[in-house]
Amino acid sequence: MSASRKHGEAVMDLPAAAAIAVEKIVKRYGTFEAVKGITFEVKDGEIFGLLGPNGAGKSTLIRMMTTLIPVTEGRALVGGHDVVKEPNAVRHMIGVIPQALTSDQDLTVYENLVIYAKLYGVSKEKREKNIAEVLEAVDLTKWRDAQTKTLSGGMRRRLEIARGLVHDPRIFFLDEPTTGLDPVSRIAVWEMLNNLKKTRNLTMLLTTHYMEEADRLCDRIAIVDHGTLVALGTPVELKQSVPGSNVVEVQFARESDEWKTRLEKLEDVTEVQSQSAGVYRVLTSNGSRTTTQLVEMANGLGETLTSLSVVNTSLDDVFVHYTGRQLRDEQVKAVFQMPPRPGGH
Ligand SMILES: Nc1ncnc2c1ncn2[C@@H]1O[C@H](COP(=O)(O)OP(=O)(O)OP(=O)(O)O)[C@@H](O)[C@H]1O
Repeated sequence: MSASRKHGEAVMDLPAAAAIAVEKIVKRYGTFEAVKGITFEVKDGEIFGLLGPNGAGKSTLIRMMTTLIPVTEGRALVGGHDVVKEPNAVRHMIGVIPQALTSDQDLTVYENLVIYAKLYGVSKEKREKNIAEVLEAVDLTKWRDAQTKTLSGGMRRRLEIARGLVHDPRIFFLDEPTTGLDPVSRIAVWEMLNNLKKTRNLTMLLTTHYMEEADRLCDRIAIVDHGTLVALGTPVELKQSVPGSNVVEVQFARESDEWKTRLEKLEDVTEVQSQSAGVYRVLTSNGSRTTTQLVEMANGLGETLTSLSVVNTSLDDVFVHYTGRQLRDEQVKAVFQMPPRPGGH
């Protein structure tokens, strides 16, 4: 316990200057370890992404950092405050957007915001100004007096983001901010978050299982799998850390178990990932030579290639490299569901 810590007793040396500093943090549910001693820092003004599949431990990490669940072991400082010893100080510095939509559907957009502002003790004088600003920031000014139930999924997500900002937090936590949104709304949310970062000088930590989201939005990304941190860096650094700078995507007309082995034997090839029937991603240090050799191999065997293209290394390749598994957006089940309307069917 902190209260029993004697003066001068050794403490972990966490950098209080970082917006978020987490050291060897553990969460155990009974004997199951959902988070297994993760350490990382988020710099001031950064958008930091926790990327990983369902069940990796991303939400559990966010819940510990936002004081929602107890920390089993290790430490976390948010805005320089210890989440265990100073939970109230932490809560005043942060805005939290949980995975599930929680705005009240029977209230108007404005009413949802005003309730939250009061809950956070925003003074009467500041309230109207803050609400007007956040509505503008998420492009919902015109919808101020609309009933929340009339909003589209994307607009409702933007309302939740506005609500999380109404007390002017410094650090913003977003748990899968675009899960369940259509591609157009998703891109709109990305643009909005990027603008918010710039105009409000926010530090953001978000979780996602969308590769493209992490790539487009985040300054740095931590890849989490089975409760551990398997890689950390900027999107470019992570891609460069994977051996092979090009990827050749190839589809064979005929399916066969032998393709993977044959592809692995080609010169310059560092990794072969099987995608779907007859489709492979071949990581190579020489895209053009591998392409030529691949065509020669297919010709020599009298096999037809349905498609062939050279692309850059993606975060997908990074994920497969570090975890040995695929994290394809379409393979990840959407966890977001609109809550039922009161009295609805
Ligand atoms: N209250 C709980 N009791 C027991 N196990 C839990 C509890 N909450 C989460 N877990 C388990 O901890 C692991 C991590 O869950 P978590 O929700 O943090 O994953 P996630 O990466 O956020 O995935 P998702 O994208 O599905 O939210 C999972 O195996 C989950 O089943």
